[in-house]
Amino acid sequence: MKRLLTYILPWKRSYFTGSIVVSVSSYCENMIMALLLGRVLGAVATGSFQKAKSDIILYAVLYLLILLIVAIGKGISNRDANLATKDIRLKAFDRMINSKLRHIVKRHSGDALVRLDGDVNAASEVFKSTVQSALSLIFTLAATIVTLFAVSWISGVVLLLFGLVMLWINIKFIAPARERYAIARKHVGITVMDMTDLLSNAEMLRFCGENAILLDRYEKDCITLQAKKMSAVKLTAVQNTLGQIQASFVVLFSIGIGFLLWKTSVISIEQIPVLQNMGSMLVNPLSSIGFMIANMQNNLMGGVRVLELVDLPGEDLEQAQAKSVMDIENAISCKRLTFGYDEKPVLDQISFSLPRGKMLAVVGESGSGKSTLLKLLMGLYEYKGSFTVLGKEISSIPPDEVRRLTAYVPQECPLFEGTIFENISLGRSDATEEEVYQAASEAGVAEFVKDFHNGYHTQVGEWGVQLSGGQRQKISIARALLKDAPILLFDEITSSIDSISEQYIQETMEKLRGDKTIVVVAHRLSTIKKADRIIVMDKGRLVETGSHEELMDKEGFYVKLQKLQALGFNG
Ligand SMILES: Nc1ncnc2c1ncn2[C@@H]1O[C@H](COP(=O)(O)OP(=O)(O)OP(=O)(O)O)[C@@H](O)[C@H]1O
Repeated sequence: MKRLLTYILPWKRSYFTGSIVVSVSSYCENMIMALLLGRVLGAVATGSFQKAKSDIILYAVLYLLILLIVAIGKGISNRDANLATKDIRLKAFDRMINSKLRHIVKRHSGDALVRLDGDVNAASEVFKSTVQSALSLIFTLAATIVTLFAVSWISGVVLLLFGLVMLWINIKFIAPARERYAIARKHVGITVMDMTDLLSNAEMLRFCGENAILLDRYEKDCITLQAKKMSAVKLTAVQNTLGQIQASFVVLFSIGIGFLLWKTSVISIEQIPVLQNMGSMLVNPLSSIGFMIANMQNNLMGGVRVLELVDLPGEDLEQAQAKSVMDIENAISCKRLTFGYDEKPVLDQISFSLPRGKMLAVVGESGSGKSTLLKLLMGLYEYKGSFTVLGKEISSIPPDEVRRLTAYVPQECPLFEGTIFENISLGRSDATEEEVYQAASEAGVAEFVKDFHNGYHTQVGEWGVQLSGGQRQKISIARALLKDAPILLFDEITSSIDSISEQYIQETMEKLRGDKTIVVVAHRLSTIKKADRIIVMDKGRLVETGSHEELMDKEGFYVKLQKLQALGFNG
């Protein structure tokens, strides 16, 4: 609660003023009705109808004025609550984008969606309703107790005792309500996770004929979620019904006390409606405290889940200056590089170097750690040992800078919703049209774009689904070329490309070599024969290194891979 409230601090004055105005005005709204009823009763008892008429007009005007004040107060505090919610949402999203990758990849996108949407909205309710309800409760109880005792100490004591009994009954609901809401919230997360799996893999699921099974799983999720929500709702319904019985009972009870006190001349007849109203205003909040706390805990639980995102450790943008230049000859160099996503090592004591302007090919069986090596080169994960790029230790270079030094084309090339032009120029908003067309031409994009009716302004669709795998790959290559980074990282980029385009891209790489340092992960060994250096990986270890000819002479692992590929085994 304390952490969440720090988000409202920038607007604390207007927010708390608005909330206090709402609490006080709501109390006055109730009081006005009670006072009016008392005045009318008194006027009727004395036969003064003219007085009753003018009282009704006066109180109606006052009532409308107070309604207006409540609306203004609510408007102000809700505006501030929305601003605070926007800040939390942005902060949580910023963490998702800028936190250390190892914390992000572990999370399911569905879980992140629920936290960024439903949980943020629940946290928002803390500002919109919890704080206001608590302020209202405190003010109403204090003012009501004072008024009750002012009317008569007997009525004060009796109704206060009655209210405390109601409070005791309602407190019994807090723990089970909290538990049931927490379970329901957890199940919302599970349901959304399964839903995102279903939607993001829609095409693949149809190929596998698995959609019926997954739809069945989703249906079970929905049934469980419904049951869990119903369990919480049932408890709330019991609590609400009990509250309504209590509310009706307190009306009768306080009128009865009022009547007895009037009969014994302790109070006037005009004070009976005030007493009845005060009774309700004392007992009703006390009997709804249980529900209010359960609701508050439900909202706070959302807040806790959002703050878990907000607290994710970020990449150290303010790292110390990159360690001084140790090795200006080599573009890339690593010594005893060791890394694991968890305890299991994925890269084990790797050592190699690559001079500037040269091309390195990384080959090895599937899962041997090739892509992981590229990810470390982009500074995405922490590692042990030494890994330098252009002479600087990667772990000591600010993440933004290390990513400026490298341009990466991944195996899977999802694009962003937008046009082909926008997808190529992503990250280079300053690029001229000529530069974009030049990169597109070098990557082979121009050759297929000319067949599109809207050319470079063709929409690619969500994740680029309206393009073929090869077309997406070429657009990603164009984006990397446009970035004009000194080091280019290509992860199996020719996997979806036809042999003519592959030849074209090979020629582009040949032209870039010398000016750029290039690292290529390749399964098809025929594509890397011209690489200046080849490293061969096996189960996270570097087992061989050399040029194609040197490795062929060794008759080792590389030759074994070549033979397996000749027999038709790939990767
Ligand atoms: N985000 C991750 N979390 C945990 N383990 C991972 C993660 N990414 C990869 N791995 C594991 O690390 C190992 C190396 O994966 P990597 O993707 O680097 O292999 P690769 O040689 O590039 O494989 P391929 O040729 O199939 O692309 C594999 O065992 C893989 O299961």
